[in-house]
Amino acid sequence: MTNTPAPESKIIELRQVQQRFHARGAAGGYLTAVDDATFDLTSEPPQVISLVGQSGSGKSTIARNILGLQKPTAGTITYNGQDIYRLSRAASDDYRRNVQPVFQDPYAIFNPFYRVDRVLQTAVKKFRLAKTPQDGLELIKESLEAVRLDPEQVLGRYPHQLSGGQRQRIMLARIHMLRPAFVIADEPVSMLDAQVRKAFLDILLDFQETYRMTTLFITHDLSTVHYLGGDVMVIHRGVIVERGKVSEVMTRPKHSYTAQLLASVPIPDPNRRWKDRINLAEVEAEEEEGAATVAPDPEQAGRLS
Ligand SMILES: Nc1ncnc2c1ncn2[C@@H]1O[C@H](COP(=O)(O)OP(=O)(O)OP(=O)(O)O)[C@@H](O)[C@H]1O
Repeated sequence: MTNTPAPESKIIELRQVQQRFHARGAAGGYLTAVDDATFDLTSEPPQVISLVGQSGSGKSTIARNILGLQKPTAGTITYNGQDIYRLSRAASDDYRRNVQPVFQDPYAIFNPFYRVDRVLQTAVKKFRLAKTPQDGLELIKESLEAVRLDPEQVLGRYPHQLSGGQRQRIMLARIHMLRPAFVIADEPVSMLDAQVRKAFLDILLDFQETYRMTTLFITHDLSTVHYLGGDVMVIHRGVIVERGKVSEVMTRPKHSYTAQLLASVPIPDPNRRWKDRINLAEVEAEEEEGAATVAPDPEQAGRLS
């Protein structure tokens, strides 16, 4: 099943990834947050794949699995054919360099006691991006300018002195410096207003074109998916129920949950009130049996931590 990538291309493959958590009160004591997730992210050609679903559907769990922060309870995630949880030191360094996250709230990533420069300087040092401090500073400035930030305006400032959009763009400047093959963006624009959101998405699309970065973009917002284009995967209760081109999935959804999700998008017309809320009971009734919910599995107990 594992493809051998061409030397310049990199591939992340998820095969039947499952993530269970202990859940008090749930039947059997387990909650299946992700079930049977199987998909690839390839660096050649670079792609943007959105993962869309409502709150609690398992999106962030998949991101954490891919970033190596949460080992799945079953299934495999491989990078260039090697299990990411059993990489050699050199392969692990390569993975950490080439798979970079952008999270929803960059404020949580910045240490409030340090100037924002530190996030960038640390990346320069950790990944040995420059030979001298002066070269490092030049690189930082160049990357800030690439994400349309004025170095004079942001360097030397503390996180609370910047707007949310500026903080997110500093994280993009970090990505610009590292030029990873993959970006795992978990709701990176959900706290930004429409204009700043568009600027952020445009930068990501530029990165795809200019630096050939592949992005897994996690969101609950269909308008963002529509703007990004590319492919989309729809996740519902831990199961990827549909995948395809954004243009296809959004006009001809195959799964009833996708149709419900599309019907729930607010219509910008005061005369047509938004009343089509997602009716979960209806969706559940239409689902095939066996969708990911809560299931007991005592054998998994020893593998959960
Ligand atoms: N460490 C954990 N322990 C127990 N349950 C967890 C843990 N992490 C996530 N869950 C549960 O797994 C399910 C999926 O959570 P996840 O954060 O992946 O959803 P999400 O789609 O990213 O939601 P949101 O859009 O609100 O961030 C939820 O029911 C959540 O409560």
